[in-house]
Amino acid sequence: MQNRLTIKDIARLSGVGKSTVSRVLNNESGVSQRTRERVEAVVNQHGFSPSRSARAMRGQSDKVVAIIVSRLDSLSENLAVQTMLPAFYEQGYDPIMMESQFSAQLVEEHLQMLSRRNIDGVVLFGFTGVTESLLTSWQSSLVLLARDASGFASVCYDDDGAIQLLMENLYARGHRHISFIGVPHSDATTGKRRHDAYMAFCQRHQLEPKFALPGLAMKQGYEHAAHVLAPHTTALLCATDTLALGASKYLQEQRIDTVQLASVGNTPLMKFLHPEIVTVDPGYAEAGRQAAAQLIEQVNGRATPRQIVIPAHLV
Ligand SMILES: O=P(O)(O)OC[C@H]1O[C@H](O[C@H]2O[C@H](CO)[C@@H](O)[C@H](O)[C@H]2O)[C@H](O)[C@@H](O)[C@@H]1O
Repeated sequence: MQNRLTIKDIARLSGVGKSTVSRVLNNESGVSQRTRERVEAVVNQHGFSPSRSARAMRGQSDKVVAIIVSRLDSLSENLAVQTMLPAFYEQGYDPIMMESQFSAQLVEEHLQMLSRRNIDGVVLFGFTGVTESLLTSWQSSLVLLARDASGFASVCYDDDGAIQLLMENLYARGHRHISFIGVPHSDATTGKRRHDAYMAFCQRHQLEPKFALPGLAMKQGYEHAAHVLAPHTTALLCATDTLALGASKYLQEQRIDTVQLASVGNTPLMKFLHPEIVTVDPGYAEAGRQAAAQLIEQVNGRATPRQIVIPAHLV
């Protein structure tokens, strides 16, 4: 029975218009509880698979995946999405984009909606708060990006290796007073892992650490640069390019040109504005390619979930 009914049939059987059915299926407002329940009862009774049939009616692809980014304005996530999209298109998948804003509740709502729409698979940019229990029913059709979770496929960055490469490079250039701007430890990867790697290097080489962990925003890099710079500081390592962009504005305003800037990112904006920066590429583009390939293999039953770590490299 599934997929033989159309939205028009559901509308007729429920005694409502097509647009009302569409609103119910998309979980939009403007429909009374009673009507919603009536339409849902008909949908359930006939095992109606809304998205697929709606797409088929429009003559579009029947293969759909979702990409849930944490922030639509993230430079790093966009670099991963840029390689993901062509990989999906090439295999006939229509990707839809959603945003979580680092909210576990929004992820849950998005996943519920995607489940109702019978989507093929999901790439989810993970973060602290996205737990295995939230993802239970998605084990075979989800790839986590930037975070791992037991039993799930994931593509992660080598946060520790990235910082180590930068510290080794700065140290080899003779820097012995290296400050750090990062992200709070509540963020397990960009925050804790990168900061821990900085601290471990300082300890191994008997360097005095000087750091601030304000957050991910550019403004925070700008505002905290002053707190971590001492008269003898010769290098400033930032956990992300975005923080480094903020810090560089501060250095420029203060006319400080004796501090070598370094950061994790290698984003085109950073390289254009500051070609002199020492940078590590965590492999955003490669992560996007691998996440898409893994998801396509998984949903077609040709691969089981596996955990991939992209090596970082100095640019
Ligand atoms: O400033 P951005 O270009 O957005 O880069 C900052 C970091 O973004 C990513 O980490 C953050 O989002 C992850 C989900 O994509 C999440 O798991 C992590 O906890 C967040 O810190 C990216 O993974 C990092 O490499 C970027 O440095």
